[in-house]
Amino acid sequence: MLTAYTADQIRTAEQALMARLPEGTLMQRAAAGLAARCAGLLGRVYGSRVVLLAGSGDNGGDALYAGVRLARRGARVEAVLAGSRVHEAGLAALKLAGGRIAGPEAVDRADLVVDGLVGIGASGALREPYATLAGRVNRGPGLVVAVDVPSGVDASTGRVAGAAVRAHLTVTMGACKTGLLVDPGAGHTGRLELVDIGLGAFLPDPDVAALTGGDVTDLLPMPDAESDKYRRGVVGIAAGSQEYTGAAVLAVGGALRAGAGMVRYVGTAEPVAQVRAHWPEAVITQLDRPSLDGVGRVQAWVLGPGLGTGDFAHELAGKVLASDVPVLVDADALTLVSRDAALLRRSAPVLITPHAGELARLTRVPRERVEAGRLEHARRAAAELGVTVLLKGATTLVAEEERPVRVNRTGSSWLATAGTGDVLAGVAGVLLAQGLSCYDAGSCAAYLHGLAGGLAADGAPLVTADVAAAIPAAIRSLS
Ligand SMILES: NC(=O)C1=CN([C@@H]2O[C@H](COP(=O)(O)OP(=O)(O)OC[C@H]3O[C@@H](n4cnc5c(N)ncnc54)[C@H](O)[C@@H]3O)[C@@H](O)[C@H]2O)[C@@H](O)CC1
Ligand SMILES: [K+]
Repeated sequence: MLTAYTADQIRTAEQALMARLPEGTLMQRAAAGLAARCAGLLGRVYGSRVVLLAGSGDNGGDALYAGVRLARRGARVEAVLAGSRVHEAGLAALKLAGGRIAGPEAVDRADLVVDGLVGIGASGALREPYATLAGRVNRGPGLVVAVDVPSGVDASTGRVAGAAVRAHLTVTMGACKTGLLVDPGAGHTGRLELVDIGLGAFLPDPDVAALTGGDVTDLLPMPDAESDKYRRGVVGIAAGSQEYTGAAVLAVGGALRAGAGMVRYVGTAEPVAQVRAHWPEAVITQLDRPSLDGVGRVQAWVLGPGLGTGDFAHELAGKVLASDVPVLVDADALTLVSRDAALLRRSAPVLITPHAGELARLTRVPRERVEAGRLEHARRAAAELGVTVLLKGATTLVAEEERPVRVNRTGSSWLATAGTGDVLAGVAGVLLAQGLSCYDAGSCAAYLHGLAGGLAADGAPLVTADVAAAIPAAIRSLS
């Protein structure tokens, strides 16, 4: 599990650790780790041009001391002093090691830029001249290494309120920061490396966490000699309509590929014909009225992909949500519950799987505000609606009250294509039917779906059916 923390949590832990150590120890540990990562990125340190952007706080101090180590190994190190103050001891050490002070134009000729403008001490959008410098770095030719956090990214939330450095590599000190895992901050972070400065024992419960492949392996229910189709999970899927048949095919496909013991599909004539043609394995009930009579037992429902939003869909959604098993509410069903909040009043668990626009509609907040503050809005929706929220995006979030938000780090930008959400719903639905909580089912499904997307795309466009087809390969690759 990769765990991450807010700036306040990190600061408290650092103070506790710092009180036990001689002054300056932590900064030297940070600088040593940072310099080693910079050297690794450069390949050849001797003769390389390294530009340090030094802000007025300790983030600048880290950069200056890393510069000292690189200068000692023969790099030509220049420091751009961006703040009204500078870490004096760090600057003196740099000068002693042969480093020089330079103007902002040094950025334009750098092999490597070390962004030490601001770290966890930042507040609000970058002020000048930092904002202009950040833009210059992003346009410049050099590799960019962010110290602790890319400057301009809020370490605690991932918000980006103005200009922000886009790093190739972020070297973060002591523990990962929430803002490095959550968009839009995550998109500025590049590769992420952690320098151990001895903070571990002082850290509280994490703010957010990302599953690793090992975590997913531990959580996924695997079949054994005792397994039969009921133990492997029977998932009901209420999806598709005369207009949208593909969503039903994809959701059923996602569920079958994720290892459902049985998929019971319910829908009207058109989608039924399509599902039957694609998936002879599915057990199908054709509906001519919105009723679940005679459908048989399921352990969880997936409700909504392509379902439509008319009276028939509304009534069917009411029947599904009146059941006593977990329900995953997706797509058109999110529109239905945003119109009729009473649908969500039930005692069995609910996992909703909106993208930012759907969450905006559900919580009556402008979409731009959800996009800018994904973590906050996912958390708030979970608390206000009393459900588990899987907020889709480049980094998908799974929020549930009183738990660290799970951030998904697998995926591929090729996954941003129509229908991939239907597959995700099918996968998560099976995991719910197999007995995982909404929190675990949502985060494991997001992980597998992202992994499958990466395998299916392999650097080129994909069609959604490929993602479902790659789910078994994704599960196989975990072990
Ligand atoms: N405290 C510790 O024990 C350690 C701290 N370390 C480093 O120290 C950093 C934190 O240092 P500081 O607390 O000094 O804070 P920072 O260096 O992150 O930033 C504070 C400075 O930035 C200015 N500033 C804040 N917001 C700004 C904005 N929006 N635009 C422009 N300037 C702004 C402030 O006026 C202040 O001078 C960490 O991110 C990490 O890099 C590491 O050396 C590890 C140990
Ligand atoms: K920084």
